[in-house]
Amino acid sequence: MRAVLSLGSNLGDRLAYLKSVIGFFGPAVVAVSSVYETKPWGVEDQPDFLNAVCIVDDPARDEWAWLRAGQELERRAGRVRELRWGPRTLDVDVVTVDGVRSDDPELLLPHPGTPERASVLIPWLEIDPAAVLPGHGSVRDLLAARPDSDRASVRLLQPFPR
Ligand SMILES: Nc1ncnc2c1ncn2[C@@H]1O[C@H](COP(=O)(O)OP(=O)(O)OP(=O)(O)O)[C@@H](O)[C@H]1O
Ligand SMILES: Nc1nc2c(c(=O)[nH]1)N=C(CO)CN2
Repeated sequence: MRAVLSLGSNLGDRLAYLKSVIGFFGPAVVAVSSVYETKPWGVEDQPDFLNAVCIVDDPARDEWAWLRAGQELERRAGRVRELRWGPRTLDVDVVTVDGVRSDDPELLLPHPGTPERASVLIPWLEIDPAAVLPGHGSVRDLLAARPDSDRASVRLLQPFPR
């Protein structure tokens, strides 16, 4: 199935952690956004994040397989879960998987934070200008509805290193 993944890191070698995801998924990677440096939302007293969004497609992976793969990569990044919305070496969120809707707390789809997160909407729009968040409309409209300060908290840093 085709998934949109959001990648984030604000501890250690942030770029290397993002690259580890793209390397791991290899030929399943359909598109990767640029790398953005973003002001932290949620818990604001923490280092800036690097964020990117990728689109992956693999007929052998369903939504649970994408979730587990992301968690395995977080584990390999030595991620320690402490604070909700706190600092982390690597965060892999499953934003959407095709049109799947899920209210299982282990796998909420689409990811409920997405409409409010310019750090996801901006990189996603970059790689898919026609993107739609199932149940919420176009990513373009969601982004337009955010305050200027949100959009300004997301800065294009560099192309994704391949
Ligand atoms: N779409 C999803 N993608 C990734 N994890 C999800 C999703 N839906 C639910 N979860 C669950 O969320 C938990 C991970 O939460 P995590 O610590 O990464 O939250 P967070 O990144 O701090 O906050 P947020 O989920 O708001 O981004 C996991 O137990 C996972 O099962
Ligand atoms: N800018 C930004 N802020 C965050 C992020 C993130 O990826 N980017 N992830 C968080 C953990 O859920 C908390 N805050």
